[in-house]
Amino acid sequence: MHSLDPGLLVRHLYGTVSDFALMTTNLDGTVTSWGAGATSIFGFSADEMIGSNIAAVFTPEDIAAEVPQREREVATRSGRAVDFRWHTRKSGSRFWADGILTPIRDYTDQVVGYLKILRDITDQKRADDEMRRLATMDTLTGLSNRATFERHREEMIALASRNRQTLQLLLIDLDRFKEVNDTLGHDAGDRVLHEAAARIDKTRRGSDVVARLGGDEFAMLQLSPGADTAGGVVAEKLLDVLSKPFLIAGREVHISASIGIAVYPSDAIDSDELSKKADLALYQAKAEGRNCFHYFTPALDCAAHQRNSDLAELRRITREKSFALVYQPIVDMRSGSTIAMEALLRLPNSPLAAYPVNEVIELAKEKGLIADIGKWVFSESCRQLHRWRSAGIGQINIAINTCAPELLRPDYLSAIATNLEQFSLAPADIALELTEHEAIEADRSRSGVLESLRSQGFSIVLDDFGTGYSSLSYLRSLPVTSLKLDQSFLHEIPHHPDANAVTRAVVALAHELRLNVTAEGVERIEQAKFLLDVDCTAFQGYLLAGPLEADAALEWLSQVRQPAALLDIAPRVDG
Ligand SMILES: Nc1nc2c(ncn2[C@@H]2O[C@H](COP(=O)(O)OP(=O)(O)OP(=O)(O)O)[C@@H](O)[C@H]2O)c(=O)[nH]1
Repeated sequence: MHSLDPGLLVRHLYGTVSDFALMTTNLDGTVTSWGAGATSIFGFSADEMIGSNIAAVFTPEDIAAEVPQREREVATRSGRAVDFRWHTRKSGSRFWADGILTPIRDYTDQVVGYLKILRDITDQKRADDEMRRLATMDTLTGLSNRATFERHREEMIALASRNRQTLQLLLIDLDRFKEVNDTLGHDAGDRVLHEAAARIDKTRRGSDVVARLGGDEFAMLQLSPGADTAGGVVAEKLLDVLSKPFLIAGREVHISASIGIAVYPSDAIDSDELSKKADLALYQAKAEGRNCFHYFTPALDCAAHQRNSDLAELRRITREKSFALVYQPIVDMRSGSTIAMEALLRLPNSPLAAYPVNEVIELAKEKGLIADIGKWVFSESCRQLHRWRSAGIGQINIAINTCAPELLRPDYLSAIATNLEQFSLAPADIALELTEHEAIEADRSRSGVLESLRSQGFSIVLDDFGTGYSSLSYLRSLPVTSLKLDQSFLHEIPHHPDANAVTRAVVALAHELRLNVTAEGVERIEQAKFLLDVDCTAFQGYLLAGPLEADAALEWLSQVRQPAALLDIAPRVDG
């Protein structure tokens, strides 16, 4: 076998290999050889480089930091030095090099020079950088993402601790952002998030960190040498910039935000704990009506414990089905007959009974328990209607409250069909009440559940009409049969001309759209007279009867009433 002539090999490496730059220098960095690959990568010819210092291909910053010398020192000491940095070409442009410098030793083991081999990996470096950037960034808004925020939070706590500073964490959550998605679509929602992020980012000072934690929640970390209350100043500013209208596809969109603030070290000294405290403060800001900020206070910790025990109780009563229903009559004032009984949830024998039932229902929605509760309510309402029917009450329907998470349960339609069959009822016996908001959510899911219910013959009632968007286009497109005017409509009639005009217009509109209208919360004779005057003839409210226990409801249903007598007597029957 012939051995390869080393001279031939060196000539090949220097003369032919073009993807790798090969060069040698002496001890002070003067170039002693320069291969064809080096010429092709750096743009300098061998004539230009041999005898010059290798520093010519380093960046001015690296030359100032004496990188070329240090590289040689490391190579001498350790046998190799990695060259993984920007270099400059003859043209002045830069490329990212991946190379290695090794010492050349003579026969006495003395270092007499260096061999450098490197290649241009700029494209790969850019791709890696972009991947790293994307991994730390929220792609919709360009802000830092949650992982990056958590890293910064740790680092800034350490910094605050070293420098005896405070660190404010502001959690910023847009208010009712779901409605933006529901009414304008997800793309418009994305644009609002993008613009909101830009506004929040503009509010920050140089050293602050702003991140999108997910959904419509943002965070700002702010180091401050001063008082714990510095977060309030920036919170005011944030509320102000976010309350300015957003122009999305030619439409003005109005949003607001709620902000929770926790401060290191007074509220928490641990990084996760700081976020938990800010979260409690945010929850409180939402509870206080939104569009405001709240500092963490120790009292919020107690409130959080209370919420946890409330939730455990709610889970218990949901599991054990320890609910009850009461029934409030809806009366046709022209005939005096009761059109339907609305089933209303009660929580007897539970500490949760101390809260308004709507608050418990909200908690159940938030924690995903509402569909199970709704299932029980539907079945129990059907059972009760069956009992009334069996007791000889003929023409009476039952109104049952429902919501989107329940309607969207995969087994919803089959479960209610089973209930109807079990209690010998027909869809026409049941009115399903849901708020406009819930109806829109169910509609947007494209499940077709509302249409299916409607086509089977269920009545579908938009509850609390007047408190949501009260959007005319939805009123036209949703498959509803009735509206229930919210009680807030009635508060000011008949003494306030504007309230009168709006009520009159809504009733007329409902009639035009062939929808039935019920007024709920009718409490005073003059309200009743006004409503009759504008042709709203179905009433529910304390003027007639409050919610009744099943037996009292049966007694109510067994009596025959004359319309005039209903108004004259105006009995108050509390359940
Ligand atoms: N357009 C859009 N919507 C999102 C995105 N991420 C989450 N959402 C929606 O943002 C909404 C966030 O809702 P929440 O914060 O729970 O509730 P909210 O409606 O803002 O009400 P409050 O926070 O209680 O005032 C949900 O409806 C999500 O589906 C996103 O990237 N783009």
